[in-house]
Amino acid sequence: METLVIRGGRTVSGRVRVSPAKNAVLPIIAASLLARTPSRLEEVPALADVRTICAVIRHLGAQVREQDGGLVIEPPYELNWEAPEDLVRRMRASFLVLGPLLARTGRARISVPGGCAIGTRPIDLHLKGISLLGATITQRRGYIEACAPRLRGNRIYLDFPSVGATENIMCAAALAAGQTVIENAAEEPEVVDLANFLNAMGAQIKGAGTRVVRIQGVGELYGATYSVIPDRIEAGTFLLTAPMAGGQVVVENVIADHLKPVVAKLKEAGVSVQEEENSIRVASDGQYRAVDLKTLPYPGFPTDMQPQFMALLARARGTAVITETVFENRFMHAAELKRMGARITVVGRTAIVHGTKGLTGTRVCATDLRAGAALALAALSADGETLITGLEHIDRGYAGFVEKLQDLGVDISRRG
Ligand SMILES: CC(=O)N[C@H]1[C@@H](OP(=O)(O)OP(=O)(O)OC[C@H]2O[C@@H](n3ccc(=O)[nH]c3=O)[C@H](O)[C@@H]2O)O[C@H](CO)[C@@H](O)[C@@H]1O
Ligand SMILES: C=C(OP(=O)(O)O)C(=O)O
Repeated sequence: METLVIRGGRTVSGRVRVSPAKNAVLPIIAASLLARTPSRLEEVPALADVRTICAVIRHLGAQVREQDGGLVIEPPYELNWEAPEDLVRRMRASFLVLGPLLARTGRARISVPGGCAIGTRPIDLHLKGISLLGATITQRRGYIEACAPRLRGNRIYLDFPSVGATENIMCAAALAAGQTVIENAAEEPEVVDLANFLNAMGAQIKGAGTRVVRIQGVGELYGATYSVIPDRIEAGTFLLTAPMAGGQVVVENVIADHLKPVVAKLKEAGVSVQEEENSIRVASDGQYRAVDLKTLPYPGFPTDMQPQFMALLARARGTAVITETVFENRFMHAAELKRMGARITVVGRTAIVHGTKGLTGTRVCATDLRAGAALALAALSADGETLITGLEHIDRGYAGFVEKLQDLGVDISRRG
């Protein structure tokens, strides 16, 4: 079994460059199917999830080739309209081909994406939006079948500002007849990046990044050349290395605006954080105080940073209360952190974290992507060696994780 081995106790120093955002590049690759002409993404992170979405669109008939660190995607004139179960179950973001497929071919058959460690993750809001655009939806033997000879714009109110539902609806509406208005839309930067890519393809989308997104459908979209935004969650993860291990780190290729809630919490904890041009400098002697936090849709504190902050708070001065409001089961990492000596009590959607200085290395398992990042961060400050399994989760979302940490001076290697 492949294992990440981290020997704690070293301080960190140096610079680390953040890769393009996983959660932006995945919907953008799916959206490239909306055109009949090729798109080019300037830089694409080397992630398992990117390989999976590429396998999905290849299955649908697209040609995908790597070029100078980026990707060229050539959608076929006629798309297949069926996305296979093995790929969709591997990664929830595969479901984002629903909107593009339906808009291009008038039909789609996609496996229901699996639930995962962090919650049941239903798709009702995706389906509600797509059916309001005129699609007939049936669910049979684990597959969603959608059919709409011509999509028509409509007003769609989302009960919750779901990132994926907003993205799927935006893609479907881009080629629908007339105007679509999504109310209570997700405001995440990755939604804005997708809208910018779609607009570069010829779409007419306004308001992305606010709660109301207006999409005026157009007759055709054309491939575009695009540069994806940097990954704010990867950036946030590396910002935490300095307080965890002690030291000074410059995280490069960041959009500081996207990291406001994370930076605000670090400052509140007493960590020194300075924004520079396209980078953020963080310095710490490893001493900081506990802060409470509550995850919320953007611009609130990101759920994808909650596990890493739990690791941070496990060794803070004082007691912190973490409230997870986005996913109903996103505290799996607490049990693993406790194996390292963390003092955490979970009650429903709340975790109470009593800071301790005495984290110790042991054998732990990454139950999901950010749980893996949290355990690696905890290992930086732990006494002795930490052995982390479940690396397939980390590989989904961190490009060059081991090499980047090694460059900061962390004693880390991958074995087995
Ligand atoms: C590939 C990608 O971009 N993944 C991100 C995306 O996931 P994803 O797009 O799946 O997250 P959503 O914003 O849709 O989910 C938020 C909440 O809404 C619920 N929900 C969602 C859809 C639906 O049809 N019905 C429903 O009830 C979910 O179960 C969850 O409790 O946003 C999440 C919230 O910021 C992030 O943690 C993920 O990293
Ligand atoms: C939950 C995440 O991703 P996904 O939605 O792809 O599972 C994440 O990036 O932390």
